[in-house]
Amino acid sequence: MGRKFFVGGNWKCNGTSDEVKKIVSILNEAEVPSEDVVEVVVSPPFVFLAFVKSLLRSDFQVAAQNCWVRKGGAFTGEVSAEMLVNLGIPWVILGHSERRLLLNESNEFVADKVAYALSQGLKVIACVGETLEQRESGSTMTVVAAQTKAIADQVSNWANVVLAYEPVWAIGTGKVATPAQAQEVHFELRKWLQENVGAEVAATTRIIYGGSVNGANCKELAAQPDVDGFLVGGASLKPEFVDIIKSAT
Ligand SMILES: CCCS(=O)(=O)CCC(=O)O
Repeated sequence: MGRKFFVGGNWKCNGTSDEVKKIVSILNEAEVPSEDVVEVVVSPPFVFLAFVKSLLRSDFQVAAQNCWVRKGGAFTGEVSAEMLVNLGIPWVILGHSERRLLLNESNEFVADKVAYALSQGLKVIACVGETLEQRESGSTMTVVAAQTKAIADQVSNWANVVLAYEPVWAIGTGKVATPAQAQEVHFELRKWLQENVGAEVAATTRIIYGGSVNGANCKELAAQPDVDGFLVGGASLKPEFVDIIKSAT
């Protein structure tokens, strides 16, 4: 396979200055596999981006949790792709289900942001995933294929894209997809890339899993052939995030 394992930590809207200093200190002291084995990216709230970047070990990277596109005008409270580049923040998470559902970010709007962020030199963790209702109605692959197609319609170079599959029903709920459920969707997503984008992109694009990953379930999930890593929520602000990084295969 040869895809470098990827572990992202999405802190969401959490962390005080002291908690940020503590988790960064734990991460800086952690003995983890080398950068050749696992790529580690932490995503603090915007207000801590520069602070975390200034403290974090050089073999770990920082991501923003969203960005706006200058061409649409940077809205109050948002950060633009250009600002992230100026700050030296290399990664950005886009299309998170919480923004798709709560802020009505459409597939096309997310794809527009992915393409623009890439055009500005950012690397993108692009999130796709279905709700419990969509899964129970049997439309999981229809939904994630449409989300991925919208991105593929605007993106030709996937070298700086990591695709994150997030079963919405597993986010922050403590419900985690079984390894078989995760592998099934990851396999189908890679098959979709193979059939609609190309063999090289399908073989090289990391497809990571997000949804209640923790120190106890990460190993079994990581052992799945099409699970190339994780985007971790709550557990990424805890020492067990180091265990999740070590689950790199
Ligand atoms: C793919 C997004 C996953 S995430 O960043 O929302 C973390 C979810 C969780 O750990 O519950």
